[in-house]
Amino acid sequence: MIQIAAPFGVKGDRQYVTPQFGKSNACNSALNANFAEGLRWQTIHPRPKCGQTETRSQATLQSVNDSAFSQLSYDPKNEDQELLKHALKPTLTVAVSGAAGQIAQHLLFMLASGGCFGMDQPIAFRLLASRQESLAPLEGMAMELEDSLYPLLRKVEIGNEPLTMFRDADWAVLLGAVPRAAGTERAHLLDINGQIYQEQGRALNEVASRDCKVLVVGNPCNTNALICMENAPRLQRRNFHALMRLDENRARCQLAHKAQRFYTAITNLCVWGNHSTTQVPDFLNAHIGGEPAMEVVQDEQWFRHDFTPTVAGRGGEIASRLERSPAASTAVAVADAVKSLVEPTAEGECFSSAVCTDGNPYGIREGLICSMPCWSQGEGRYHVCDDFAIDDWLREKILESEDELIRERECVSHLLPNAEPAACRIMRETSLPGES
Ligand SMILES: NC(=O)c1ccc[n+]([C@@H]2O[C@H](COP(=O)([O-])OP(=O)(O)OC[C@H]3O[C@@H](n4cnc5c(N)ncnc54)[C@H](O)[C@@H]3O)[C@@H](O)[C@H]2O)c1
Repeated sequence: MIQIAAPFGVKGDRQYVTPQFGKSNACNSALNANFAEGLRWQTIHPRPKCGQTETRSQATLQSVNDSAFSQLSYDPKNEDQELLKHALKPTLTVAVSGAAGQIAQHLLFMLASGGCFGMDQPIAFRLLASRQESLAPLEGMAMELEDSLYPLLRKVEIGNEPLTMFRDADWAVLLGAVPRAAGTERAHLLDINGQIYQEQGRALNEVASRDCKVLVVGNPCNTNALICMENAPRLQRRNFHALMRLDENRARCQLAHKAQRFYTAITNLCVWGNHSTTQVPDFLNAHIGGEPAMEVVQDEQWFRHDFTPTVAGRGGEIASRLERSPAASTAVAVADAVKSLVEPTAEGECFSSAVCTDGNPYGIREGLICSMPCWSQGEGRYHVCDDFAIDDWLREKILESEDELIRERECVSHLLPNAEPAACRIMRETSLPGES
């Protein structure tokens, strides 16, 4: 694990090496010499024998005191007074996997700015890469974060061992996934990425905070979140989410265009189901300027035939122009999803999140991760809205997406606890265009 220091360090409850203030031994002295030369981050051995030569690829495991080598004039001994002065909350540990990827390049800066967790919420990042990839890009990310001088960012640790990086995590934002190569079938992707989420679920189960909130973005995100949840029985099932906010944001945008209104006029818009082409943007319950959307936009043909493919195809439209996937708007959607959980939901509003269907009020099969309309009390405590009207059209569409989720669950049953042989009945390609 490699670590950089942020200006305001907070002591954790684990044993830290403290380059300037800590116990001195031969290894620490070597570290101190580097910090004295002005290095801001340092590669740390996994408990090396002193004198052993270190290589970057071996770097893992060890923490150092985050406050010890700040270049700014902050005295870490004043931490408690500083917390009191700004009425700051205790530092939140946020683990992010796939942190060297395209989405992370935007997301980390949004999370660090305070715009998602709140301006009174210091955070410490744990950035996780895959074991196959070099840690150099994560070092670069850490250095860019450091240069951004975010006052709420207290610490950045990087590494490629989930068991280390998820320790005591309060949030896990899981972007890490193997990209979908041209021609990869969804069933194959479910297996490849499912294995990643099986391992990461087990690691979260072992070391994360019991109340850890987990937001899965890596595709196929609903079933990855399901695998992760089922492999983490110590954590609360209701704390697992798969990202549907990008679909919701796109649906809001298209509805605003159609109605010739600003997007803030659109409320109560949920996208149900799976993050795939079977998703169901719900125009029945949506409002525009407080009125039912179908009364404001009197174009049933557009709602029933054009709305869903336009929303589901949006990523492909963008990607064909950018020649890469639309990572920035995805990062915004992840930030929006976090914020929607952290802050109380306004009266008359909802947000879409794919959550565990256990006990849901719409008769959707239990034991799936399916998008439904939610509202939050704040601090991650959310409820599924129970007052959405469902007509025959909407029910049929939700059933279609639910059926796909059931098939996906069957397809990854070998990755769930009490593993059973997988029986894959996925007949068609429903992955969204434009997503890696
Ligand atoms: N749910 C959504 O709305 C949505 C939208 C867009 C993209 N996505 C998905 O999000 C994922 C990330 O997208 P991206 O554009 O950042 O992709 P990317 O390929 O740029 O980045 C993914 C990163 O994850 C890393 N990774 C692979 N295995 C890992 C592991 N076991 N642990 C940690 N990291 C690992 C890869 O090395 C890579 O750096 C993709 O699966 C993509 O399809 C989801």
